[in-house]
Amino acid sequence: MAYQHIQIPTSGEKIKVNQDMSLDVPDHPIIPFIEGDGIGVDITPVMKDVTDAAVAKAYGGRKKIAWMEVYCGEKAADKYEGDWFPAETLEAIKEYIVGIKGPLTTPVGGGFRSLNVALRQEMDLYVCQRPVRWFTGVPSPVKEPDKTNMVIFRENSEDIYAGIEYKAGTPEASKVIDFLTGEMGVTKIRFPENCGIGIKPVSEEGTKRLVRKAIQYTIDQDLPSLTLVHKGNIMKFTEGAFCDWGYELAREEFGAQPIDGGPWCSMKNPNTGKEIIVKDVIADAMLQQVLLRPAEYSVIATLNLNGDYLSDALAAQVGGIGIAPGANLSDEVALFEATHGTAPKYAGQDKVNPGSLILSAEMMLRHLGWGEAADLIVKAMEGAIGAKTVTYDFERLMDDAELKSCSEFGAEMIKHMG
Ligand SMILES: NC(=O)C1=CN([C@@H]2O[C@H](COP(=O)(O)OP(=O)(O)OC[C@H]3O[C@@H](n4cnc5c(N)ncnc54)[C@H](OP(=O)(O)O)[C@@H]3O)[C@@H](O)[C@H]2O)C=CC1
Ligand SMILES: O=C(O)CCC(=O)C(=O)O
Ligand SMILES: [Mg+2]
Repeated sequence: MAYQHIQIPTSGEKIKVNQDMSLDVPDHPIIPFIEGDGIGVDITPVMKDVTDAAVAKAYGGRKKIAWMEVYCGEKAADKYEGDWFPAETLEAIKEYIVGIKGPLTTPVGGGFRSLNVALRQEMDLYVCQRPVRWFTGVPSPVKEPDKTNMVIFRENSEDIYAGIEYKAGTPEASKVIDFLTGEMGVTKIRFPENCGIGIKPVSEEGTKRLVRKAIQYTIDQDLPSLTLVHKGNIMKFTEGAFCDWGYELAREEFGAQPIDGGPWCSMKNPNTGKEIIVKDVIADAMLQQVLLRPAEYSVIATLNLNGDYLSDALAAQVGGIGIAPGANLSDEVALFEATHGTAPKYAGQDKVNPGSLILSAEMMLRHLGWGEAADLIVKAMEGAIGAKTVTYDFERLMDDAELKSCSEFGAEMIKHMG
């Protein structure tokens, strides 16, 4: 396909999806990337350099990524005459199957809706997978950060992120409130005259496809438990249903058996024969459980908003969102991105930690089947942190650390690839 502003690299080839949904990855895959707003300009080039160095070292030049810049956010608005979300960006990511993005700004309280959420919804990237692990030497506010080792599977297509909201005082809000009070017998809208309204869709299909991926991951990685996190005591037909449908799926598709009458249940890992416990925890309790008893949690499946909160909270336990990676996945397309945002106060200062985006690239390399290069990124991260050559976020919490800029940290990582 010909694009208006996207330059297709002449040196690379497309990744293809095989019939069994596995990837057919050429040695020079074209990978679309969005630089991102704010600190995107700092972290994205460093991520590319570190990734290129790991691939070059792992495969002696035989494999190489052909990066292809695609545009979204402020850079897109400049290039496409005010269009923040060009259609060809979506087309390119779908066509090239695997991509990576920097953070994009979303205004609070008004203005346009999140471009990050729009990318996920438009491509039906229904899984947001965010691993949380500690790297030796990273400063952490908890005593035993090594006990935090979890992977969040956040439902990425439903919940209040659907963006069905009506502003207080508008005819739309009045119409919804009139319907609820007039036709549905609702009496508990406390101040109906000036009240914003938001809708929270949560479906059986949306829940089950997310929980299915989370359980499959638990099996593939031979992990001990899957925890459904929800606020089902209060939101019974959305969050409570998420929990019920999650258990139902575990029982019906994975043969899980109730423990002591349920709802917790137990299943056997079909590959290893080990037991997997499927359990649930209410979201507020979970936020204290992960701090006090992190070793008891492994894979977490949760709704969109809970997953958003939990991702940043868990990231803090292992050193902060400077080092928290992620992936947005459909059955075909994968778009990798850091957990953090655009940190506008640091934009363009070559200051912030590029670790989250680099570790997102590490996830991307594993997704491509390039595990040797991914391992080198982990080794490089451990090396640079072990040598105490770190960016401001770690340096301010460590004794005797050497402060490095964003790009210097990337260079340190490359040195530690060996
Ligand atoms: N997926 C995405 O693209 C996301 C986009 N956003 C958007 O980003 C914008 C800013 O959001 P905001 O709430 O400020 O959250 P941010 O995640 O952008 O930043 C909050 C704080 O986190 C720390 N931080 C973030 N990134 C890094 C990094 N790479 N290295 C070290 N520290 C880091 C900084 O802490 P300190 O000040 O302590 O140094 C920063 O001030 C909003 O428009 C929001 O909508 C938010 C989240 C995700
Ligand atoms: O889209 C945004 O601006 C914020 C998204 C976010 O916080 C997240 O995905 O973790
Ligand atoms: Mg978030």
